[in-house]
Amino acid sequence: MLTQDDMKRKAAWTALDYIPRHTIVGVGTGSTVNHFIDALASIKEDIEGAVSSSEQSTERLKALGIPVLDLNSIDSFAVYVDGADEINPDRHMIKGGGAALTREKIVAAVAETFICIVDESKEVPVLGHFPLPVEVIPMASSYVARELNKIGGRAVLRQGVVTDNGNQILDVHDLEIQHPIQLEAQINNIVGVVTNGIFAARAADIVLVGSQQGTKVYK
Ligand SMILES: O=C(CO)[C@H](O)[C@H](O)COP(=O)(O)O
Repeated sequence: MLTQDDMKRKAAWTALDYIPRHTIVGVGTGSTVNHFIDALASIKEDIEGAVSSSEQSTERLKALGIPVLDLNSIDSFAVYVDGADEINPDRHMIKGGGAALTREKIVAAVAETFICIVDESKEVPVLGHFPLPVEVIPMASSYVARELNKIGGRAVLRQGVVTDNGNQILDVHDLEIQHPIQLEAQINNIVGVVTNGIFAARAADIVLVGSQQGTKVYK
């Protein structure tokens, strides 16, 4: 019987098969990605370096001897690898459980291919059971919370968390996200929102799911 962490590790190591050699690799954030960074270190001589989505991942990449490059110095790169809190059959995701959603969305936007690595507990038919993270400018947090409540959610400020960008996170409970692309745009349109954790306009291209039966691949 594999643990959840074993399944995360399986998905993460499978992602190595999708990394073109002699290129820059985009790296997400979280416990699944930490396994991927460990895997990436095993081929570090064969890649040019990484673009990182958080201070946490930057620290781990550097500790393992993988150079971290400035995204502004790069026009595009082949592959971005990241985890998710939920993923649906359309490969839309909720992300941001680790509060890194904004930088994750930026790095994903520059990548040609988004590879999502998850364990099987993250697969859901409809997004929204996991509270939706929304990064907000601190002075707007009460206003944004009221606006989120108007669209049917219950926004709760994540206590004691400041993002890498100096902002706050509202976690929105009780949403059943039937139309992720529309809701992503609607929430991003609220003044004071930096971005929200629905990744649907830019869905994953490849999903690697670590399961009891091995790693499942969806394209
Ligand atoms: O979006 C994220 C961080 O902002 C992570 O990808 C997400 O929270 C999944 O984390 P884990 O791999 O630890 O389950």
